[in-house]
Amino acid sequence: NDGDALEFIESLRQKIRNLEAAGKINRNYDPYIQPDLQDEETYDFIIVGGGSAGSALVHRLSEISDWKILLLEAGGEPDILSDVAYWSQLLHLTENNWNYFTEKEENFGLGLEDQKMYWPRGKILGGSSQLNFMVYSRGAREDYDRWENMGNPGWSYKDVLPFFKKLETCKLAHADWEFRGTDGPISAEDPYRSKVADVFVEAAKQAGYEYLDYNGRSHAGVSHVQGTTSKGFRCSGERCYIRPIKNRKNLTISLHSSVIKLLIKDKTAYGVEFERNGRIYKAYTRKEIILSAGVINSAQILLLSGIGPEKELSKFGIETIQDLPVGRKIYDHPAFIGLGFTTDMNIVMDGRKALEDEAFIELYNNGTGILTSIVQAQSLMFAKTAVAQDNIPDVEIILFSSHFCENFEIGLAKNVHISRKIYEDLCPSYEGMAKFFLGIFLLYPESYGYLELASASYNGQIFSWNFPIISGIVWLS
Ligand SMILES: Cc1cc2nc3c(=O)[nH]c(=O)nc-3n(C[C@H](O)[C@H](O)[C@H](O)COP(=O)(O)OP(=O)(O)OC[C@H]3O[C@@H](n4cnc5c(N)ncnc54)[C@H](O)[C@@H]3O)c2cc1C
Repeated sequence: NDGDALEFIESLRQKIRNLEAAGKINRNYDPYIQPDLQDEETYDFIIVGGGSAGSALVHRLSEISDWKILLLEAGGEPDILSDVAYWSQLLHLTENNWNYFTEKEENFGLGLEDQKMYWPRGKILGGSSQLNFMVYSRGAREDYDRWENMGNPGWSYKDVLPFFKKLETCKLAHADWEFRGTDGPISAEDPYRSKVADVFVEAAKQAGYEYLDYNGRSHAGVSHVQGTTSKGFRCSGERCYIRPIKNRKNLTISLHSSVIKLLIKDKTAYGVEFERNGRIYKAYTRKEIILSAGVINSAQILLLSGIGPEKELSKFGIETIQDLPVGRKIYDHPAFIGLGFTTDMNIVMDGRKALEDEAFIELYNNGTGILTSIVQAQSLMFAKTAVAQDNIPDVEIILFSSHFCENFEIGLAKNVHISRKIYEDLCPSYEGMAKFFLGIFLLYPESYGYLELASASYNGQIFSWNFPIISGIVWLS
């Protein structure tokens, strides 16, 4: 049950604490000291949400020492497990997750608990980069060029490439160096792999796919997975962008600070209202407010601020400032994870090793070993199906050295909310066997959904942030 999962997570945290107390590892972790906030302070930039986007903005904007920056993050500081790539996925099961679900629909999610699709989002400094799969993957060249052709100058691949290079330190054994960077804050590394990774690559090569750096000249081919890790640790936005600069004098990082709405006058946002430790504050800006609260919560904040479909806002008595289709079209990449294999060869990862003290000592002292594995993702290919358009790969196939038919409470099944019934019907005879699976991700889904407010708890009252405010994500098949 969930209690057992939390106990297991706590035992891993305790293991790290014990190893540190025994002097076997050194975490070098310096906690975030919370600032004494004044109400009605003015800043140059207010950044709402310290996830992937917010972390990069905090780092880069605070390089200008004359600019005073405020970061407001609803979650808290990193969990002791956040940095450990192999185990950090377990943060899904803790309070560091917003825990969203889509609405129940008739025709999909049939194998999921309550037929609802699960949308984990990080509620922690670093946001979803603290609980994602860490597959280091840029968008496709063709996508950026298409964006530019749709009337967005500055978004072609040629235009965005210098920024991809600037953000990264590429440490891969095999890289297309003309397209890679060497001294940025985020690093791309080869994570720990087992032999099945090479079996997959070899099979794809035999089927005619080129072995390449999928973040290089072209992504159409096969490759080993590139991990967003730094010296073997999860390279979250928090660890790689914020932690090294968190003591800059012009930067205020306020955690457990939930933005309620934007303050708007004459159609210009001049500040935000937020809640911290039960107290409501206002903060004002001289330059800009940057809404980087993630795909769901940024929409929520706009809606609560009166920016959204008038019909929806009026239902909740929210005055419309700008009638815009906020939340009306939301895409994600559906994945099929049902293609599993068992093997009697010694080629898959042995998860038991990830529990041993030696694995933690190797990670903290050398940055190597099984704990650098990024959720056991090992190899991948970008391929074209028979219906691919414009000759561009339309599926990504990732080989994972794991399977959902293992450890219901803490494993992949829980990560995607497979129903207990399906698990019990399908899995018992496979438990304990050596397994791997291919996840097939649709890159250009035609399906999309929308999200709507479920409540109008916006008017300065303190409301619970523990339950999803937005519940109406409806997927159209
Ligand atoms: C399970 C999973 C696996 C993934 N795997 C990969 C992968 O392998 N590779 C990859 O490239 N991408 C992956 N992604 C996607 C990637 O992690 C996200 O696209 C990215 O992190 C989104 O960044 P963001 O800044 O938009 O939002 P987030 O990183 O979610 O940041 C939003 C932040 O805003 C905060 N916030 C929200 N509301 C408020 C509020 N009202 N006030 C203050 N703060 C607020 C949140 O707590 C959070 O910290 C994955 C995502 C998930 C969920």
